[in-house]
Amino acid sequence: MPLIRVRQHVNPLARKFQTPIDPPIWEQVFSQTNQPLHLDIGSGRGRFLLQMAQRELKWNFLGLEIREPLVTEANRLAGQLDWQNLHYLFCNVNNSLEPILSSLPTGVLQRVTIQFPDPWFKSRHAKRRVVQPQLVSHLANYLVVGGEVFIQSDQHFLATQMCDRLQEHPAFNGVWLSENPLVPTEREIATQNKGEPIYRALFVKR
Ligand SMILES: C[S@@+](CC[C@H](N)C(=O)[O-])C[C@H]1O[C@@H](n2cnc3c(N)ncnc32)[C@H](O)[C@@H]1O
Repeated sequence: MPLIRVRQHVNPLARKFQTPIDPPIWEQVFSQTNQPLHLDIGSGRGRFLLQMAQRELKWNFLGLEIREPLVTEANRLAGQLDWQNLHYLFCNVNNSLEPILSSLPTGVLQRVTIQFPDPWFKSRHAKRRVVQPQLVSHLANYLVVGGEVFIQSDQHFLATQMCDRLQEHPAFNGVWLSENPLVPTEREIATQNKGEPIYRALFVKR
């Protein structure tokens, strides 16, 4: 199937991305709204969650992605599945995460993945990076005790910065991992094929 072409990067601070979304009616999205929820932040084309959703039918999977054409296409593919445990939302995580999490049934958020987020190399663009203290604080507020945050990057400085943001929050305790305990993402496969290193860590909510 041909991949749709979209802009590589969008600036999450652009004016058009500043309005938080209205969360959906979850009963119209998932058939079992009280199942544990896995949230994938920056879900890209969504193939990672597509595989996860087929493996773990007793979980719900929600991808958040700022590039709308990718979300439309990912939801089209998810709609072809029989089980209704997978959905993607077009949003800017940096302003829509809290309204989304606060609208979910209490206690469902059990796993979060943030994989290969855009690095925004220049320090004057650091505010465009997705893992900011406020995002960590929202995750700490809504994850269940024992809930997990798995992060990966091909950029050592970014992986370290994400770990620092999580570790400095009293709710999180993390360890570096050498292997991915889940399934590989598209970016991960591309990085592995180039023989480049990947930095991974797992944080657990206390
Ligand atoms: C490099 S891609 C990685 C995609 C996927 N996680 C993977 O590993 O293959 C990073 C994704 O995060 C999305 N993204 C960046 N900033 C975002 C934001 N503020 N809100 C939602 N998505 C964002 C980008 O559009 C992009 O699709």
